[in-house]
Amino acid sequence: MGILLKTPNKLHFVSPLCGFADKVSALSSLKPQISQEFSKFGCKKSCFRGGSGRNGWIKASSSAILELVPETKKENLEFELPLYDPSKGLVVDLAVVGGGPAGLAVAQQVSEAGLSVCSIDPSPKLIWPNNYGVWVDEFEAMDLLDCLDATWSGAVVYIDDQNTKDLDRPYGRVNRKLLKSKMMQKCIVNGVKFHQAKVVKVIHEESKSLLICNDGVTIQAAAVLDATGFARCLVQYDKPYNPGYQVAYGILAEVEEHPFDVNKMVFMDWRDSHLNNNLVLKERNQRIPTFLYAMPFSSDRIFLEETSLVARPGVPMEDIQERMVARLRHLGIKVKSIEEDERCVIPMGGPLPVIPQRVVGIGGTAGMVHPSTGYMVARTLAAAPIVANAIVRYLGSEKTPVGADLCSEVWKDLWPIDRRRQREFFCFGMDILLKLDLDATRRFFYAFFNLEPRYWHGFLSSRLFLPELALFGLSLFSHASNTSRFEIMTKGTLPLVTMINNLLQDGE
Ligand SMILES: CC(C)=CCC/C(C)=C/C=C/C(C)=C/C=C/C(C)=C/C=C/C=C(C)/C=C/C=C(C)/C=C/C=C(\C)CCC=C(C)C
Repeated sequence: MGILLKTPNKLHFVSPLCGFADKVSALSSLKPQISQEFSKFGCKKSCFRGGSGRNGWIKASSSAILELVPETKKENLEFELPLYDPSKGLVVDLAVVGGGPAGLAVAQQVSEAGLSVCSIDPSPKLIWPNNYGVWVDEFEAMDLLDCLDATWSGAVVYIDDQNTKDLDRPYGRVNRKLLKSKMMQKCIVNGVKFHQAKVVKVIHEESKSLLICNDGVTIQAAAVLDATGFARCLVQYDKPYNPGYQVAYGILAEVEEHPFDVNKMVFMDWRDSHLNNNLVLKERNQRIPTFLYAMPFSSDRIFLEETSLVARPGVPMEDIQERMVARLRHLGIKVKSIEEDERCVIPMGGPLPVIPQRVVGIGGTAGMVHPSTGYMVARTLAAAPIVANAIVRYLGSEKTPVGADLCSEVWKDLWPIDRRRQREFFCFGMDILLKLDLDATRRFFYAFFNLEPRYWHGFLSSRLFLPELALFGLSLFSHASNTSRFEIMTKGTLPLVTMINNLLQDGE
């Protein structure tokens, strides 16, 4: 008997903040390789049209019965948007390409300082598609607590059937509708103009850039910000792109019941007893493990996401779904209906873009996905004021640098040496994770979550810089079992040498 997954064929190639499917399709003419990336995960091209509504039946596995029936939702915000008027031929101070949280946050903050901003996006009113989770303290620090629609006082990690770790750190789900509404409202009040289109080309002149849109309109701007997420529309890279991939399939479901405590979110469930009756799947999971990430909203409403933390190449989506179905069945979770489903592919690590360059980037396009975790929401929102302040400072100063000089200054503020070194360490971590099988992964996270909270909190929230990261590394090493130490040493030696080389090469 087969599993029939009735899905809206949504595949979100996510840079967790703003790598929306629409952005990807919008820019696929510039980046044909993106389409190829999708096929690597067993998805047809149509998968990434962002919930375009082709409600097809996909045969996903041959061993269980589960009918997941998500409704296709494409919800728009009810806003009257002030539109950019091309007939005036104005040169705006900043053009922001991409209307995800990163792009909107910068548009909002630059316009607050009185500069003129145009936000360009093919679907500016569309509510962002993914379920974003964050540590509550991260959102509290940015005064965004009101943009969480559910919170849990703590989280739990299931290492295996015998060992669990309670994490005493509140976690929350982002209310993406509210966050977007809030940002849009502020943008509108500050005078941001919107243009609904895709940017197909950018031409740089000495003091301004021309953005050519697919509707024939050209927008002129003193500075350009690429916030298109994974699509990496305008930002240039000069090194081979070979990231790891986080791949996840998630459903927001109404269920008969589930076994989880509604006061805790499930950060990682590495148990694999659900695969005992399927040795092929069990062996695949032993080599490249996946875990369950779950947000229980109530006793009968839950978000469940089967996730491959990082793999190269990425785990095929169908494989992830098959593992999820087996897990739900084993846990006795009977799905009554599905509100939403999401398919995420997040590139992690890989080289930074060319720094500096004429277009400024933020979010996925600027290498801001945490290479060891795949998280980016909080980090990018925290980086938005840095980018915005730099743009305002340089555009507003008397001796305003033009064009390339301006962008070079902004890039310097975005990726200062301590952030570049921090990222090198995170990539080193990712390189180790890529080599761990299920047992080694369990040993690794057993040690990781036994660290002092300041270490694991700081690592996950990008708050530790190189000297602290060295202490973090040593502490992890000392908390690890002998087997895990041996694994870190054998699998980490080459990545460690690569990291040291890169650190030495990257001067100020
Ligand atoms: C976007 C969307 C919507 C979705 C997505 C999907 C999902 C759900 C996801 C999730 C995810 C998660 C949960 C994640 C998590 C992660 C984690 C926890 C991670 C962690 C990691 C860690 C690491 C990497 C660590 C590292 C460490 C190291 C490297 C160390 C080393 C040491 C040594 C070698 C010794 C010596 C020393 C020195 C170097 C100084």
